[in-house]
Amino acid sequence: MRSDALEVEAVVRYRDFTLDVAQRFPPSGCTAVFGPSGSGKSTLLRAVAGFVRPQAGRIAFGEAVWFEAGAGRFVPPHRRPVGSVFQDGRLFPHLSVERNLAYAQKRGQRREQAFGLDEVVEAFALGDLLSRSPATLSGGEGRRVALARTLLCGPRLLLLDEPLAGLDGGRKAEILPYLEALIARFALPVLLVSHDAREAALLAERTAVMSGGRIAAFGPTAEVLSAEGIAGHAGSVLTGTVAGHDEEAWLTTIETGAGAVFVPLARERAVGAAVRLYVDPRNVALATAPPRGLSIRNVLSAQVASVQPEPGTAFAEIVLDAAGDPLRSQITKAAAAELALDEGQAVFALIKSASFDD
Ligand SMILES: Nc1ncnc2c1ncn2[C@@H]1O[C@H](COP(=O)(O)OP(=O)(O)OP(=O)(O)O)[C@@H](O)[C@H]1O
Repeated sequence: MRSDALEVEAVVRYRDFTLDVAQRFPPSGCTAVFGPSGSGKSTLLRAVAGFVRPQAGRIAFGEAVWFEAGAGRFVPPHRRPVGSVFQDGRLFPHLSVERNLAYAQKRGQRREQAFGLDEVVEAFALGDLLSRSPATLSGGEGRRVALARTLLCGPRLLLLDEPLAGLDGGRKAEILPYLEALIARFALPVLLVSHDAREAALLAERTAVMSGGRIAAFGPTAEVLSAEGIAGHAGSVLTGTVAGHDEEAWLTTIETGAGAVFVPLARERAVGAAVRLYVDPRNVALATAPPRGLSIRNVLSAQVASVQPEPGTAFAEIVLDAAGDPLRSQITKAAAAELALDEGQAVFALIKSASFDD
């Protein structure tokens, strides 16, 4: 399958806002576009999709130039092989799920990279929903159909603008594995707008952090989200591999470089698959000796990278090096003083398994 890099150089000026980005997005994998409300995430995606025409710059996907200000070139949205799921992605209400999909597939067949209907129906577990009308679908089911429809249109680049917005925690958890599978199985480059550090951590290998219309940071998600000052108290991302599922204990074991971590059973993640875990710093406790007699079973070996007291609070943020992944812990200043934590010191990081759940 052919995949191409996306190169975006774009200036979009509104009355009170300017988007000004210059970034190359690699040809595969998911890039999270993360940042506060109004930072320009949707504007960036809309410029890539062609819904917004920048005042200056150049947007190219592989050999194809979609926009070039100097040359007066602008390829309209329907001529760009882009699949978008925006916050308000609607299905045709008068058509059944199956006919919604068939309609998309017909459009897709005109493109070189269409996916098969059976494959997509299976990937999104839509077999039992085909005869239903969109009005009867739950929020989560509707999102799955919308994602399936987007793939059937034969995109070579996917733009997902908050695909989980408006879903409650349970429904989000239900859709996340489908999004993960979509990213892995269909091997398309994806730009995913998200407000949610956890979502970005789980889905995206790379993250672009937007601030005031610019890309303030770009790089591996684990590094970018953990970097000082960018994601505030956003948690850390641990990388690991699924080592096994224990159906009886209802746990999945993830092997990280710093030790094993047990998370609530996640059968949909294949043994051997690379995964990222999101860890809230408030759920990471520290010990200077191997802990015993504890209910917490996730004990990682790590080293103290830095100790930063938070001004005006009782807390200190300890950044650890967990076999190369930065792991943040929030403990009280009093506890940090009592443990006499120092840079380079070996410690045990205790992570509540619940921190991997919603
Ligand atoms: N058509 C428009 N005309 C004028 N201003 C606009 C237009 N579209 C967006 N803006 C402004 O541009 C800024 C960036 O908007 P954008 O939707 O890209 O932000 P965002 O990061 O996606 O925000 P959110 O997370 O809230 O969706 C905002 O201040 C918005 O009000």
